[in-house]
Amino acid sequence: MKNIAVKILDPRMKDQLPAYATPGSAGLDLRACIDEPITIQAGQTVLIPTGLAIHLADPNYAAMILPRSGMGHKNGIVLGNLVGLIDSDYQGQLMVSTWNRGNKEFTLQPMERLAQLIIVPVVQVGFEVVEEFGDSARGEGGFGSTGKH
Ligand SMILES: O=c1ccn([C@H]2C[C@H](O)[C@@H](COP(=O)(O)OP(=O)(O)OP(=O)(O)O)O2)c(=O)[nH]1
Ligand SMILES: [Mg+2]
Repeated sequence: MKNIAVKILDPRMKDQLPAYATPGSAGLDLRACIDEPITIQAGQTVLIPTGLAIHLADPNYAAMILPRSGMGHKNGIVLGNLVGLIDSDYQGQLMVSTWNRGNKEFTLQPMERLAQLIIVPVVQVGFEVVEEFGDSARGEGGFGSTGKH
């Protein structure tokens, strides 16, 4: 397991750092570090602090904030940016853009598990400009181009 640097910005997070729920888990749950319940109206988006900052430091990694399936499916609580991408050099607080895409209000409780963080490998690339690509099986076909005769 790789260690990454974390700053605890909200003392309530001291005893509940994100942890993998099972040995096979990919996601680390992020909590809503708010002082009192916040009611999010249907269609509204609010920026919720997590009380944590991470510094991945290595450009071969990124973190992504994803919805929790239960929150999304049952309560309509997903992300205003759909996916949050955390750069390896970002040192600020992890923030969750919280969108109530449902049709009824939802009340978020302090320290409720709101979203999840995954750490992913990244390949940084440079561009080599060409006039032609080498042959490939797909060529320029896309958007439902396969399986047709
Ligand atoms: O859900 C998110 C998404 C981003 N960030 C932070 C970490 C990320 O490294 C930084 C910038 O994010 P991004 O590049 O997606 O936003 P931008 O709109 O392009 O802003 P910037 O000009 O700062 O890059 O904001 C979060 O805390 N939560
Ligand atoms: Mg950016």
